[in-house]
Order: sequence, then C-alpha cells, then structure tokens
Amino acid sequence: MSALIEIDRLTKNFGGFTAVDDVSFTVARGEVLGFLGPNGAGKSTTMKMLAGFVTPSSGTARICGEDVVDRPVAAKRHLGYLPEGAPTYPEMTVAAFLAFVAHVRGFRGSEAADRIAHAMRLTTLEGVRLQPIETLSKGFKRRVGLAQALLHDPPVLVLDEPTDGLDPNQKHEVRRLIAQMAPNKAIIISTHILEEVSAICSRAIIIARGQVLADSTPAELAGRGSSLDAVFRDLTLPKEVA
Ligand SMILES: Nc1ncnc2c1ncn2[C@@H]1O[C@H](COP(=O)(O)OP(=O)(O)OP(=O)(O)O)[C@@H](O)[C@H]1O
Repeated sequence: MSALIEIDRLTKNFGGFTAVDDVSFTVARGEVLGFLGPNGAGKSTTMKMLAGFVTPSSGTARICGEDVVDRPVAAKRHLGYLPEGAPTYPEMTVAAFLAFVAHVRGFRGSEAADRIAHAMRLTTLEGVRLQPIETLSKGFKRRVGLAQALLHDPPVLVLDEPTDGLDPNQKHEVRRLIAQMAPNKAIIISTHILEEVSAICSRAIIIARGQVLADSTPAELAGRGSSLDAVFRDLTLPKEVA
C-alpha cells in the first residue's frame, strides 16, 4: 500500500455552514504535506476528522487502510496527532502525562520507560520532566504535545501547527526532526509559515473556504507567481466582483 492517508470527498457541516467541502487527497509514505490556508479555511477541522475528534458529515478518511469512523481504534494505532493548542491534563507533570500516554498506547515496564525517555530526548523535554504542564511556557507545552504524538513511533503523523510558539532554535530542531522522520512516514503539517513549507514539505495543499485550491510541490506553486507568498495571496484572497 503506497498511500498511508486516504481522504475521499470529506465534508463537515456545522449547522448550515460548510467548514470542509468535498476534500479529497492521499499522502504516501515519504511525503511531508504542508497544509496551508487562511484562518478558518478548514485545516484543523480536516485534521480533527483524521484524528477521530470530529465526525465527518460525509465522505471517508483512512489511516493505513483503516476507516477513521468504522475502525477508530485501529486507525488511531497508526496515527500520531498533535492538536492545536496545549495538551490536556494541565495539572500532570510532563513525566506523568507521558507515562499515562504510554500506558494508554499499551506499553508497560522497561519498554514504556524507554519510549518515554526517547520521546523526551527527541523533543528536548528532560529538563522539565517533573514540572506540571500548566506551568510550562507555550513552546514547551507544544513540545509535550509533540512528544505524545511521537511516543509510539506511528507511520502517520498529523501535526497541527507543530512549530507554533517555538523559539527559532526549537523551530529549527522540530523541522530537522520532521525531515529526519520523513522517509519512513506519511506526515501532514499545517502551518502559516510559508518558508517552513519550502524548507521541509515535499508537497503543499492550499485550502480556503473548505475547498482545495491547489495541490503541488512547493517549488511548482511558487513558480506560478513571484513567490509562494504571492501565489498564496492570489489564490486565497476573495476576488473583487467587477
Ligand atoms: N465546532 C464548531 N462549530 C461551529 N463552527 C466550527 C466548529 N469548529 C470549526 N468551526 C468553523 O469552521 C471553520 C474552519 O475552522 P478550522 O479551525 O478548521 O480552520 P483553520 O483552517 O484550522 O483555521 P486557523 O488557521 O485559524 O487555525 C471556521 O469558520 C470555524 O469557525
């Protein structure tokens, strides 16, 4: 199987409002897909449907062949998901939270300890391991979220703004980590930082008002205008009616 993520005609309505409108795409192992779009475009809602946090109104999504609605536990086994914002359970320490996640993922004893230590090392959390999550800075909270997404070394990663709130050094570290993991995984990242897309994504999708407007390589997209930034604006800004 080449595509680890398969999205087919995915749609989400909130009342009479369509947040995600007939979206279809696949992501293969080895691809890092940059998911771009203005605020409110439907990126997080699409990612939440992939992660099983929001039920689609219609259409399907599969992770490693497992339907996210019909086979939610099987689909989640193959998925690491970084939601927007901070991790839940703010009163837990970093170590206790990751131990809880390891337990839920089915790891016990020395294997759990090894997984937790490895995830902390990847995200540079050792120095704050005994600190309650609510007392961490925004960037450290993001890194705790990333650590829980990576803990079981899943083949599919869905990361909602993974570098949001990180300082320049940590942004660099997380991009390096994503690039390092890329050959063995299918990865979707949403971001508002267009340079990030050129730096680490092999492919970019631009979405606005719930619809896919472009799906190509960052270089091909950037070549459609003077820069990726200019092409993004041209595609996503509402056209003036003459
Ligand atoms: N639970 C909900 N109920 C009603 N409307 C919602 C709900 N969740 C999202 N929406 C709406 O759906 C639209 C898409 O939101 P979404 O969070 O997916 O956008 P986004 O592309 O991730 O935006 P941002 O870049 O600001 O994070 C927005 O108009 C949002 O207000």
